[in-house]
Amino acid sequence: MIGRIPITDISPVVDCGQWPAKAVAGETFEVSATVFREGHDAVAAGVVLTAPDGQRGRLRPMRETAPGTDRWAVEVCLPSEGDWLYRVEAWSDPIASWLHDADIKIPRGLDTDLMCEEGARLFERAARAVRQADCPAPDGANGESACGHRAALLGVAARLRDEDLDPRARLSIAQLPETASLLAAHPLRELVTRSRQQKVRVSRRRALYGSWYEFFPRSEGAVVNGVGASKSGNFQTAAKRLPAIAKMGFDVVYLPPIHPIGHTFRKGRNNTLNPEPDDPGSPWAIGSEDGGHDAVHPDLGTIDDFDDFVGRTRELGMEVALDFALQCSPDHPWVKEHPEWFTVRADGTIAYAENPPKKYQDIYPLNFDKDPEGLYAEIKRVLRHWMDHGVRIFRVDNPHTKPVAFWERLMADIHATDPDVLFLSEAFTRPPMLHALGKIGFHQSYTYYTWKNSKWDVEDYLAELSHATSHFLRPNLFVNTPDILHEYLQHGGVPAFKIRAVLAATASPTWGVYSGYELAENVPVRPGSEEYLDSEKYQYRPRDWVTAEREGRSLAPFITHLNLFRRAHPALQELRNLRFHRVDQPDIICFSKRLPGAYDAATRRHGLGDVVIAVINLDPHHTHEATVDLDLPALGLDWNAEFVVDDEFSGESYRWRQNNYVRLDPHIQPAHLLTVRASPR
Ligand SMILES: O=P(O)(O)O[C@H]1O[C@H](CO)[C@@H](O[C@H]2O[C@H](CO)[C@@H](O)[C@H](O)[C@H]2O)[C@H](O)[C@H]1O
Repeated sequence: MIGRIPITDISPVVDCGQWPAKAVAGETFEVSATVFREGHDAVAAGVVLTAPDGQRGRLRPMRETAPGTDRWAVEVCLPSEGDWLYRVEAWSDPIASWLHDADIKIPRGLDTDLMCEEGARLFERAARAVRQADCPAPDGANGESACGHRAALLGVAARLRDEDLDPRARLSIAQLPETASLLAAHPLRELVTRSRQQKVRVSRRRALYGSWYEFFPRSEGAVVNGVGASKSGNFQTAAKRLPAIAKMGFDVVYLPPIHPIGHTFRKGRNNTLNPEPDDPGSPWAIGSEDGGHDAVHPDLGTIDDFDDFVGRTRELGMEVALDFALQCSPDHPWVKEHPEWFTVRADGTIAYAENPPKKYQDIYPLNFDKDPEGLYAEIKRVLRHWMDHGVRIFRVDNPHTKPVAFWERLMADIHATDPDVLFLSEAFTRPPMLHALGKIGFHQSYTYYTWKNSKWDVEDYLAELSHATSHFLRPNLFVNTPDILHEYLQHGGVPAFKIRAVLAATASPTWGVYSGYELAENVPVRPGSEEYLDSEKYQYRPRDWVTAEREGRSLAPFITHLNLFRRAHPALQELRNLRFHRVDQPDIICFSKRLPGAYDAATRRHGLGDVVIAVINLDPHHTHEATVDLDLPALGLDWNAEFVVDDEFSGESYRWRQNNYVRLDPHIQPAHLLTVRASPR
């Protein structure tokens, strides 16, 4: 049944509360609801949070987002991990109703004394209802005493009754901003109505913020001497690359599968079906006589070598993310030991896996319905095996080709004991599946970002990711992957690589790079394809990072700059604060991110805080000029403000206002990355 004061359209809520909304510790997000009532009396609303330990917080007043919309909202920040609850409370607000009437009647001399007496009685009731628990100041610090607040409200009542004063003067004290603040903290509430509790799952910060680097350990230190003479790199040689990855400012090192690779139907170079004897095969073709999903490929070393690699990564301040690809080469031990886990056709064969139009001739898909309990137990065992070896992030390959209910159960089981373990969904499929996987528990998701390149596409899509779907889907914006070399990168040269990197790294709190991006590798296997020529998926690709950097051919310094800038600017570590600004040319895009400073009770405003403005020329070939029209209040500034911005790339400073001229040559500097100075020099 609807309550006495209707509360509808609460947000964030995922599918009517079937799954928790998402947040990370310390992240600020908005709780909102539609609140209204019959007739003309005023209503108000607030939010009550309950911590994972059951402790209920004080009522946080909501404000009407725009007069007459009936939409109420408040920003909240949940400080610790765990499952939090919130509910919206709405009530009839007799003082607001009285203020409305009094403001009309008293100036006209209508019912003056009666109105003042009624007001005084309401303020006396409000004073009686004051509780110490509701006294903290809005920023949570140095709350005043309940006695002080009571006295202030009684003072309003006394002034309303002071017949020596002009009636307008009696009323004016009730209209002061200070009185409004007091009432916001101690509302006089009638017909209080409470919504259902809604859940927010608060994860560790890495679920929201981080820079990912993907690389194939077998390529680092590999020797390639031609047919029959190649030699794999291993965890020891790959570990030598880790300091350079850390230096570039990455937080997560993602490894494609590290398990033994099958021989049957092994793929050769460039996805051919007739491999040479020394072709190492695709790492996703998991399983051979050397073991399956819980084994390490002997070429890479032993489990101890893996442990050392994980330890070294951690020493450098990064985490390992491991690929979790539930499929088997025909040589995987499960094929013999558990034939019931595969779908056998009428002729006794097992059909290979596909993700149309892609064909994976070297792997068998698992059938999750023939022995669901047996398969589930084994998969959970494998996952826990890697967790025991220090892996706390999994990049799940093709989750959309397995039952959603399977993932929901698995992640709930893992979450119950190890809530710090994070899962990234690699579901390049239609939106309903992509979204469902986010809702049921995946902490992060690959997105369609690589295919969004025009200004309108980028604006639409990034707005969707940072607002419409942000309470259930956290994007990880990879700029390339071993499967995706978009034609924008193929044809745009180094400027294209810079543009896509700066866009991903500043618009999204999590972004990722697949190695080779630093060298602007851009040759497709054939025109029209998004696959790399000589793809590392099928062969070793050792790279000479040092020479490239020495010769100025590497984007590593640029990427380092971006990642360190992200670390220095907390505004860039948030998702929901992305705001686009109008630009009068179709090739230049502008957006900002702001993390407001502390609340100042005197000015009743938040400090400017951390503000970053990105202006990017999306055309990698030509210089463009434009006027950027800033929504200054979104930056925490007044419409007529003049202020100084410092450009992270050029080191130059500019004096900006609402409208600003920009000119960006992609070959020199495709973007301005601007920070707003709190007080102009
Ligand atoms: O299907 P997606 O485009 O999401 O790609 C992911 O999964 C693929 C299958 O695991 C994987 O494909 C690679 O491994 C296959 C199995 O060895 C091989 O047949 C494919 O040719 C190879 O691309 C892909 O890399 C992964 O991102």
